[in-house]
Amino acid sequence: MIHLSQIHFIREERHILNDVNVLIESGEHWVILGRNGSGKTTLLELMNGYEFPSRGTVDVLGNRYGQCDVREIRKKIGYISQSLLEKLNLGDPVHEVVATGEYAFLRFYQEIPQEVTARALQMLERVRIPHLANQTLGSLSQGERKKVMLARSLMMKPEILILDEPAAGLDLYERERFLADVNDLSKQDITVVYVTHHIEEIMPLFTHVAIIEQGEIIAAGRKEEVLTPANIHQAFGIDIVLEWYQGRPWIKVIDPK
Ligand SMILES: Nc1ncnc2c1ncn2[C@@H]1O[C@H](COP(=O)(O)OP(=O)(O)OP(=O)(O)O)[C@@H](O)[C@H]1O
Repeated sequence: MIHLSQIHFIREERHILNDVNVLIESGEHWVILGRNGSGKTTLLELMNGYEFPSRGTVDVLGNRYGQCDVREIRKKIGYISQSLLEKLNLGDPVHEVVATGEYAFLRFYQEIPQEVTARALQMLERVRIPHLANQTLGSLSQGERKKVMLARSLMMKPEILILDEPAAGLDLYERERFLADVNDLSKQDITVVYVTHHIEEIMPLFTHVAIIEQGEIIAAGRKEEVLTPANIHQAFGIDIVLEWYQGRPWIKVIDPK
């Protein structure tokens, strides 16, 4: 599905990614975990073809970037990020915001076909907020807005869904409600790639984790093998105890004293 091979990404003489290799196969769901500034968003931008590597190759859905029309590939990739949320219009009704996902428009300037509105309502049901369809985006809580983005990204039936820190800024209640919807994506034929700093967001859906530290992948593979105290110490510089509970990893920090 996604293959990043021997990627180097150099900007202004800084080596932002250094020999990164990631292979994401069909049927897998990956979390990319790492500290602020470790290179996570840059990796996602390469997968979307918004950035190109200084060296190395990016293959997505069987196409090599640089030798294909990236815009065509992007139609098969859903991308949820804070910068997209900021581009949406807060005054638009929620059902319309979701419907625009069908065409990857930011806004409708003509009448929305009835069947597209019907599908938008279905997507809102899927993320459990059909009752908010007629409210404006701006009247929703942060968590509800994230759910709208998720519903919107599902409109175009993506083969890959990329989420960049989607739970940032959500309180415990909103985060858990949002993560439940992400976890439900296991029922669909979508490959999910999820970037976060927070280990407890690794829902049962996710099969694999890549840990990135200062532009290098320090561990990648099945989540049970990668999420070790030693790897987390290497990435975050903190000693922890990790416990699995109901399919999710939870950490306790060990006081260094
Ligand atoms: N085009 C660019 N030019 C110069 N520096 C860049 C460029 N893109 C990214 N960087 C730098 O590369 C580093 C990695 O950035 P990136 O946004 O990928 O990190 P991140 O892991 O997503 O961080 P965060 O968790 O804080 O969002 C940062 O120090 C950033 O300033």
